[in-house]
Amino acid sequence: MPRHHHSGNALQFSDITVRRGGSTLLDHLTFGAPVGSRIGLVGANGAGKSTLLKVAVGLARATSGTVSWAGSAAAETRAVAFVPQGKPLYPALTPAHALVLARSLNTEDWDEEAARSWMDAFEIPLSRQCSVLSGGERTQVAIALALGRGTPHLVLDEPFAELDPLARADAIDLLRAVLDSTGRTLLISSHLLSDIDDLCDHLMVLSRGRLTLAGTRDEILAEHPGQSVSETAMAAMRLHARSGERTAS
Ligand SMILES: Nc1ncnc2c1ncn2[C@@H]1O[C@H](COP(=O)(O)OP(=O)(O)OP(=O)(O)O)[C@@H](O)[C@H]1O
Repeated sequence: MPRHHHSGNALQFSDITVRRGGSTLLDHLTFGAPVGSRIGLVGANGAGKSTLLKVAVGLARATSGTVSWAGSAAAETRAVAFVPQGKPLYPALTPAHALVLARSLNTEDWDEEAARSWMDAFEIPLSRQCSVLSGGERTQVAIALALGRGTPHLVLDEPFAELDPLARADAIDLLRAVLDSTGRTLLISSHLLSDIDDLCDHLMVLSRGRLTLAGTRDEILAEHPGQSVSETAMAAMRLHARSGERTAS
């Protein structure tokens, strides 16, 4: 299962282990995919998805192992935009203020059009305080700001969790169009296997900190004849789960 791609043009996790307070959150995880891939990350609650995404963007430190984005270390690259699970926004700012602030912080490659067209598509009220926006509206602001950064890579932690079914379908279609036109790399976690199925060409399944399935969609389909990607992912999520043998060190 270990996969290594040429470091110059790949997202590469190499032997990542994360230990915190005596628990092993991620256990010797190795995975690689070419830049421009759309990688779906699934796993049960507590499997380690958010931990892996934070390590991927340099917000958390691995106990050992390395992450590289086209040859740059996660902590050093400015080439990755991240939407964390809680969609933190400054509550006193409006989306219009947030755009101004984001533009001033990302002077070099700020893409106003990308951010604005996403907000427009979902009719986000630009002059309402973020503190009173609905969960779905906050989601769209957070995604729009990440797209505005114009980075070659995008990391989204359960971005669609608060979206209604229509908004979710529209967001997936729009995100796919953005990826098609920009060739960005996408690393996305979701509890909805259908989201992953609709968007992604690579899959990673985590179960209790271990990678139990990984590869391209085509490889996974070929290796599990007669099963859908979702069925195969469910089976992989069950490996190690609730077996009482939680990895501890
Ligand atoms: N700093 C920490 N110290 C100890 N344990 C931690 C720490 N951070 C996370 N954990 C534990 O590590 C496990 C993985 O957490 P993580 O947030 O990565 O899971 P997840 O797959 O994103 O889950 P969910 O689907 O519920 O969002 C959880 O059991 C969590 O309680």
